[in-house]
Amino acid sequence: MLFMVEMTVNIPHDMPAEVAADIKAREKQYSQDLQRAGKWPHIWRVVGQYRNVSIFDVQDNEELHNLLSGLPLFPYMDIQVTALCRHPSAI
Ligand SMILES: O=C(O)CC1=CCC(=O)O1
Repeated sequence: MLFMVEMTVNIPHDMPAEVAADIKAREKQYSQDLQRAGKWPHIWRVVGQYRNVSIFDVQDNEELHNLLSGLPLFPYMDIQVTALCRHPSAI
């Protein structure tokens, strides 16, 4: 199942820089592991915002929920999920 996931990151301004850097490094590793596994085939930065648009390819809603809730930045994100299916005009 394909999902479009929009993640907006809101790191608290009073978070120490080294704590934020550690979370971001773990987020990058987590994301790249899922990209290599084919679960997260697209991640795009939304220009001018601390926000991404991603495509996830997972078995079901539960797998997506588990992957998203495991993101190191999850406590600092607003996440919107949109289920996708193939467009009839797609070639
Ligand atoms: O920077 C972001 O958009 C948040 C994020 C998700 C995966 C990653 O590496 O960073």
